[in-house]
Amino acid sequence: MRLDVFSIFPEYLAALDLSLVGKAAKSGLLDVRVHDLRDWTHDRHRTVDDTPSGGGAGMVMKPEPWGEALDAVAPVDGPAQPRLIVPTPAGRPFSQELAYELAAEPWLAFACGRYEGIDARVAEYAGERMRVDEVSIGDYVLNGGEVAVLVMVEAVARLLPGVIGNPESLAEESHSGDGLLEYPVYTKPTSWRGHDVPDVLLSGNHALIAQWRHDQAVRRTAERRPDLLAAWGGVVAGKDDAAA
Ligand SMILES: N#Cc1c(-c2ccc3ccn(Cc4cccnc4)c3c2)n[nH]c1N
Repeated sequence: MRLDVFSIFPEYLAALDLSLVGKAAKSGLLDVRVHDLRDWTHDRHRTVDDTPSGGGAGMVMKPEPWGEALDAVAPVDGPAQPRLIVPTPAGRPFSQELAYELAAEPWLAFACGRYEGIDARVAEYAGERMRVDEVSIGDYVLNGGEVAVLVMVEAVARLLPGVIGNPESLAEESHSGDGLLEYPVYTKPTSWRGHDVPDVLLSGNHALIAQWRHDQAVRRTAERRPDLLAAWGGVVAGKDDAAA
């Protein structure tokens, strides 16, 4: 998978060189290219913003640098086009489902906006030749798209074959597709500062352990994300389990 990221703070994306994503890039599973949007400005101040049409507070990102950047990185007459992801508070919610969808794409491009956002014509223009998704990572307000891109790239990259050591672990994670939050996890020592690992996990009885983990997942989901439990609609082991 090729990933192109456009930002006026390219150094913000240095985190992509670290850990899981960095290893995937070094191993060739990912081809990560970060671009400074100001490389496509032509004035001495390298201007990327201007006042909002119609008035209002703040500044808006000018369309010209974005148009030139997209044309340079994904030429109109090129052999392929990326799927363009534009983080915005006004976007469709990012989800594990969307992460799986994006993980199947051969080429993703991410447009990191700043100020009050990117001139809307950029998405319109890009949409004439590539799929464009305006996406939000949550119902809170950030100052720009870079953090959202780091979130989305990590969520997508870890789904790529060969990126994480134990792909089986993906199936048991929160939001993994069974609709439940992940059960609590423990490791050694079995007793730590007066807190013990639940006995069932030391029993060696895999059926009991599986049932306990399922029950804990249902309990947690009922406590923390009742919205997911409703959607899950699964059979709760016992009528009081969810509340236990
Ligand atoms: N994804 C995502 C986001 C963003 C986000 C993403 C891109 C930009 C570009 C500029 N801002 C500042 C800004 C602030 C207020 C109104 N409009 C824009 C961004 C915020 N905020 N919250 C999210 N979940």
